[in-house]
Amino acid sequence: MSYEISTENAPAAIGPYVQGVDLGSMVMTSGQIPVDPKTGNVPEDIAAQTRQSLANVKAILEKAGLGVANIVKTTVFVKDLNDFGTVNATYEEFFKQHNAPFPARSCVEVARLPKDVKIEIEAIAVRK
Ligand SMILES: CC(=[NH2+])C(=O)[O-]
Repeated sequence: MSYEISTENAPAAIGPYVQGVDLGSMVMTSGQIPVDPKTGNVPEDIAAQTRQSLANVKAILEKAGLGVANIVKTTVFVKDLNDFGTVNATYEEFFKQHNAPFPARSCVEVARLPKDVKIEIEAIAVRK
C-alpha cells in the first residue's frame, strides 16, 4: 500500500503523477523541476535551478516526516552535461548544509525536460 504525499511547499504535478509516494519504510519523490512553488517562477541559472529542485525534493520528504539525511539515492537529469561541475558543487553544498551524507546517485544528460528547465532531480529516501 502506498500513500500519496502532497504539499504546497513543492510544485504541483504538471501531469498524471503525484509529488511523492510513501511506502512506509521508503519514500520516493517524483522528479522535481526547479519551479518555485510560491511564485511558479523558474530561476535562470543552473546553480539556482539545482538549489530549487533540491528544495522541492526536501519539501516533499519533510511532508512525509523525513529529511535530507534520509535520502539514499537520487537521479539527476540535466539538459547539458557542461553544467556538471556547477551541478556537483551546488549539490555537494546542499547535502553538507543539511549535515547529510551523500546518497548514491545517477546523473544523465537528456534531450529535453518539462518546461524546458535545465535540471530535474528525483530521490528515494528510507525511514530509519
Ligand atoms: C516533472 C515531472 N516529474 C514529470 O513527470 O513531468
